[in-house]
Amino acid sequence: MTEKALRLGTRRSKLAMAQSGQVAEAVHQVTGRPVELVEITTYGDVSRENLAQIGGTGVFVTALRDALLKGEVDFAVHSLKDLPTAQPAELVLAAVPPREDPRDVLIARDALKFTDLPRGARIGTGSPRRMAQLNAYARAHGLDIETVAIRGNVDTRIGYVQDGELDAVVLAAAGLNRIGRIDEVTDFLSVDTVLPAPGQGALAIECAADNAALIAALGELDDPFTRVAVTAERSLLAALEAGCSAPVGALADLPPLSAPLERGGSQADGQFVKEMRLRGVVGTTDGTRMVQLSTTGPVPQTHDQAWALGRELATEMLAQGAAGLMGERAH
Ligand SMILES: NCc1[nH]cc(CCC(=O)O)c1CC(=O)O
Repeated sequence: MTEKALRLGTRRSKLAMAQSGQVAEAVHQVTGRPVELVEITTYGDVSRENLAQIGGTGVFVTALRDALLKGEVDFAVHSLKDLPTAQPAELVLAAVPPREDPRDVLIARDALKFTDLPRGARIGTGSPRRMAQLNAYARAHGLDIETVAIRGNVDTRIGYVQDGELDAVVLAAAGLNRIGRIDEVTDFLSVDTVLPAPGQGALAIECAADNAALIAALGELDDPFTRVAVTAERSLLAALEAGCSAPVGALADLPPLSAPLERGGSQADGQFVKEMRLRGVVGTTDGTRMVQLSTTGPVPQTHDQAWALGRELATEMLAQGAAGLMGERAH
């Protein structure tokens, strides 16, 4: 007897296919059911227009969500950082699997590290968040770099370095890991230098809110710590009223080991973690102005607690003028 396959809606890009394939295998493991990939082409995949003009990376998500709502597919996998902070009532994030490396990385010519780039080096990124923090670090440390706006898929971006057009590009470690190109990284950027995008490195598995059996099955893949962490990060983004192309970084993780251990708190293995640190940054893309704050407290136990944590930090950031730094559009 053959069991009916679960249909996984996915974009056709190499990154989307890689992460959907990995989730398909994991879902097959926990459900015992075959999983079939259903390719969905989005406007964002075919258009050469500036992503900001067609509504940011949310366009990729919309087509997948439409397919879910129409019942054409049973579930979808998103890069959490590309997911708008508003959750449609008919859909639910059934699982947020354990987060991979959240860091941004540099792929530079001649195996160069960020701080070894020569004067006038041109660094490509389409992200105002990366531009803001790279330029702020450069200003503070006497580096002379120029950030250059680029777009395109991961292979295209790396191509700019290979063909000599740029000295370096900045990408997410998680994406490179998933497509098998992590070996080309020349420098892993500390999150103290470049705070990642809210949700970076995490995936979201989404399905219809009324499919209780599927929600329960997919829930096996959920990692509660990752879920509260990304919830706090996305709450910060939402409370700043910023979109996925705004110059906003956020990361919730374990506090530095020494502090909580002295107070008898966290264990690094995640089993007895009691505290979480949430960091947020907003800056102008030229790196001249920044608001960067953090808060450390008990690990939120519910969605609402995680959401409240992000909102509290956003309120403090807004009090320090964060809103005035977000006026620029992605370009
Ligand atoms: N903006 C595109 C995007 N969306 C998700 C990833 C991969 C990393 C992740 O899952 O967080 C990437 C590529 C990148 O930023 O380098």
